[in-house]
This record gives sequence, C-alpha cells and structure tokens, in this order.
Amino acid sequence: MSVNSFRDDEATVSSRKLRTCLRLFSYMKSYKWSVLGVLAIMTVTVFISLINPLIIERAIDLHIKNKNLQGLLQLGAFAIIINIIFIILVKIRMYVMAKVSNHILLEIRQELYVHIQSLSFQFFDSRPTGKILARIIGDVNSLKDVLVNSVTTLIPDFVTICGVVVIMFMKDARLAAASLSSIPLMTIGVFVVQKISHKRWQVFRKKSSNLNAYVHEDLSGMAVIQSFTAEKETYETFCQLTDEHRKSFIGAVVYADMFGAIVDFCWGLGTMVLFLVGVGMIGSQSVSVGILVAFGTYISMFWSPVMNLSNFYNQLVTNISGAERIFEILDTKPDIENTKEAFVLPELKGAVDFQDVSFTYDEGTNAETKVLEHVSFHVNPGETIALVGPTGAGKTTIVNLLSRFYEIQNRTILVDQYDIKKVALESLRSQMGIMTQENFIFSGTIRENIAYGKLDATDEEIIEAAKAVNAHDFIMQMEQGYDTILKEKGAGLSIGQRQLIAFARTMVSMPKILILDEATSSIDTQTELLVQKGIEALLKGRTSFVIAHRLSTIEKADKIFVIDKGGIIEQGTAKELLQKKGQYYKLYMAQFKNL
Ligand SMILES: Nc1ncnc2c1ncn2[C@@H]1O[C@H](COP(=O)(O)OP(=O)(O)OP(=O)(O)O)[C@@H](O)[C@H]1O
Repeated sequence: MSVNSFRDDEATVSSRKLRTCLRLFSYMKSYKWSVLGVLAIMTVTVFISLINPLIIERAIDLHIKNKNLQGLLQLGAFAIIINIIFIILVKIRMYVMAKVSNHILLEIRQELYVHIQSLSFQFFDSRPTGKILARIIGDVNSLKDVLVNSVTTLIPDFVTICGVVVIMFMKDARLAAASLSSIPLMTIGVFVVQKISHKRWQVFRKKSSNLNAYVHEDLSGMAVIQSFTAEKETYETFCQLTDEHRKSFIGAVVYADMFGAIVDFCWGLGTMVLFLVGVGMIGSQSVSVGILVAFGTYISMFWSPVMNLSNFYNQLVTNISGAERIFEILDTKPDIENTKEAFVLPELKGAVDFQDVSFTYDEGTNAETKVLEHVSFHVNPGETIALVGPTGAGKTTIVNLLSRFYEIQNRTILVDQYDIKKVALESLRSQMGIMTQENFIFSGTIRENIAYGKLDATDEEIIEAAKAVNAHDFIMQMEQGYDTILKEKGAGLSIGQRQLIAFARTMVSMPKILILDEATSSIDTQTELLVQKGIEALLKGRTSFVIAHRLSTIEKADKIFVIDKGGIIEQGTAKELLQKKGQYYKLYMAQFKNL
C-alpha cells in the first residue's frame, strides 16, 4: 500500500541549509585541481576587471587632461590586449566548470540510483515511483547551476567585492562610506525574503513530485483508463495537480524576483548618496573629477557582484530544497542490510524452515495488523510446496519473507539451517529464482531478457534454458529469433509468451529455491500446455514454493499448505486433503465446479 500517493505532499525535510550546502560542495573535492585552476583563472580576470577603472582614471586625469595622444593610444592598446585575454580566460573557465558540474551531477545521480536499489520493498511501498523519479532526475538537475555558480560566482564575486571596497577606502574613505551606505538595508531585506522564499520552493518541489507521480501512474495504467473511458476524470485530476503546481511556482517566484529588486533599489540609493556627497566635494583637494568618475565605476563594480551574489543566493534558496530531498534519500538506511557478521551462503541444498514466524507490514503505525501469526513449517530439499488459500490470506507474504524482501520482526527463517538474517543478502537471493505474476520484460532483445537471470550466461546456456521451458520454438519463429527487440513491459508479446521468457530467465539462473506466483490469466490451450511443461521443467530438482492456481500444479505438489487467517490451517498432499474434506476440499470443489 502506498502511504504517500500523488495526492499527499511529501513530508518537509528539515535540515540546516548551511550543512546541506557544505555537503553538496564537498562533492567538488574530487575535482579540486580543476576547481583550483578555475579559481586561478578567475583571480586573473578579477584583477583585469579591477584595473579597468584605474586605466580610465589615468586616461582622463593624465593623458586627456595633458592632451597626450601617444600616451592615450598606448594605454588603449594595453586595455584591448588585457581585455582579449580576459575573454579567452572566461571561455576556458566556463568549459572547465561545465565539465566539473556535469561530472558531479553524474556522481550524485549514480550514488542515488545505487542507494535506491539497496532499499527494501518497505521504501517503495511508501513512495510512488513518479516521486522517486522526480528526485533522481529533476532534483539532481536543479543542482547544476548551483554547483557551477558556487565556483564562478561565489568566490570571485566575493573577492571582487573585497578588492573594490579596499580600493575605494584607500582612495577616499568618505566617498566609500557614502557608496556603501545602503548595505544594512539590503542585508535585512534579503534575509527576510530568503526565509519566505525557501519555504515556498519546498512547496513547489513537493507539488512537482505529486504531478510526476500522477503522470507516471496515469501512463502506467493507460490501458485501464482507456478501457473504462476514464480519460475525462483523469484529465480533471491532471488539471487540478498542474494548477497546484503552477500556483506553487508563482508563489515562490514572486519572492525570488524580490532579491533583484532589493539589490537594485540599494544600488540606486548608494549611487545617489555617492554623487550627493561627491559632487559637493569636487574642487576640494582630495576629490578630482577623475576620482568621482572612477568611483562611479567602482560602485557598479561593487553592486554588480552583489547582484550576482544575490542571484546565486536566490538560486541556492530555490534549489537547495532539491539537495535536501536527495540527501534525505541518501540518508535513508536500508531496512534490510547485511550485518557485520554476515557470511556468504554455501551452495544450498534447499531445506526451508519457518520457526514461529509472525509478521506485520506497517509495524509501529496505526495501521499495524498481523498478516502472519506463529507460522511454522519444514520443507525438505527438492520438495514442491503449493500455497493455496483465499485472496489476502498471506501467501505472497510468506514467499516475500523467504526472499527477505521484508524483514521478519521476530523468530527465525532458516535455509539449510542458516538463519537468513545472518547471511549475505546477495548470496541468498542469487540462489533463489523469484517469478512474480508480472513477468517483467525489459526493453531489449529476448537474449538480454533471458540473460538477466545470469548476466554472464553464454548463448548455449540461454538457448538450453529456453529449450528446457519450451520457449525456444516460439522464439525461433520470431523474425530475429533471440535478437528480436522487445518493447517495454513486453508490449507486443502474448501473456503466455511473456511467461515463457520469464521461465527461461529463471531457468538460466539455476536457482536452488524457486518461488513461483502462477499467473491466473487465461491463455490459449496450446500455450497453456507449453507453460504447463515449462513449469514442470522449472520445478524439477529444486525446492519450490508455488502460489498455485492450476489444479495440475496443486495435484502434483509434494505438500499443499492452505493459508488463511494468518497461518497454515491445513497441510498435506492433495489426496490427503481431499479425504479430510476441510478447507482445501471446499476450494478444490469450487474450482472444479468452475472448470
Ligand atoms: N506492502 C504491503 N503493505 C501493507 N499491507 C500489505 C502489503 N502487501 C500485502 N499486504 C496485506 O497483507 C495481507 C496478505 O497479503 P498477501 O499479498 O500476502 O496475500 P495473498 O494471499 O498473496 O493474496 P492474493 O492471492 O490475492 O495474492 C493482505 O491483507 C494485504 O492487504
């Protein structure tokens, strides 16, 4: 059950912005030489931009005033050369930073992907796929500009501001103080706006996630939507979600725009105060026209990086919620992890023991209800166990616990007398074949889909597995044989064909313990016969748990467990249970009548 559907906003991640930023920027450590190179380039470019006003001051006060044309031309040529160098360096800086930031995004995305794969079913039960996608794609993308600008804006602009302030005070402290008089006002304004803005961007990201979750769910269920002609209703929900998304964006962007406005206002105010004070001082010994013109340039050189920094800050406030959401997932501890003492399982024979196992899905929540209570059984290597019982009885839960998709809360499950909680997860799952009713088909060739069961399988192994489960003939009838490209989810294949490919995939992995959730869908008699034979081939020589719907599978099983009310209410062979005339007998008769 998904406790967090597209209708629910995700919980707000509470984190310290500074800590999040530092964690994000720590990814730059691996690229320190490139970043240092960029900073060196930036030092030169900042230096060039700082001496430009000095050149103007010199040109006016020295060469123009004294009508020295040659001096003016030389100064002009010097200015052109250093500014061409400036342009080239800026281009190099942009290229290096684009490379570094893209590498970091790749690293974060890979880390996120690998971590998500390690999380248990409990995590996926609580989040729609669309919301997970939003974090892997959208939130990671949102960090790109922050990463680039942290190097290209934060440090150089900060250095520029410091440099300009020092030069201004060295030139004339009174004009400098006048130019910077509006800074306190700006600080207060930016602080207030960022507080509100951050909260609004968090809301916006949640609304984007909801929309993503809905579209993903909608597209996955398109066949159901179209067959029930529910297009109008789903469109209405879509409109409602896009509207919420739009409103949250406008709500956030209104405040984001205010950063620039505050800086602009303070810039104008500072310039006005400078000229009010400066014009009154012209003629006094220390203030020449050249100095006032230079201050006019310096004030721009001061406020322009302040504007850049405020844009960067705005970007940070806008996108830091993306980083918070990414780190929240990275910090989610997998429920099912190898313990420090976990050891690799030796090759299994296939004995399985459940010892007084109880289980609930939503432990610790109000929804907590026991799905299994005190379940115990023993299965010998090579036996086929059919699990039967009414819907919702707990059959899938039993096999999910054996595969350790969920962790049992108490007591023990043993395979060959090894407690599955104490063994390395990979060594357990690699010896199990798990076939759900979905028979998921990946986009790719038939060969690749079968080899999913054993990634290093040879062509011979793949063909042998396909032959064993009766899939080879239908594959060979396809135009490209094993190289036929299958579409996502196996669109274009019949249900029976999808099953046969999934059988071959499981067969090639040669599992010691097989879990098979038999599909109930009806298929044509000829394919049914092939599927039947495929199942028989799969079951042969390995311990198997089959959530059985076919009478033929049930009849041939070594033992049948009838599951109901959180436990095994009957067990025995088909013959024994029929003679007992209990629950199984009723189920059998009901199915038999249907047939
Ligand atoms: N991921 C989950 N989160 C919470 N409850 C769950 C989850 N999966 C199953 N349940 C609940 O656990 C109970 C047993 O479900 P389970 O899937 O094991 O039944 P089943 O016997 O396999 O049913 P079916 O034959 O319909 O597949 C049901 O009441 C179900 O609602």
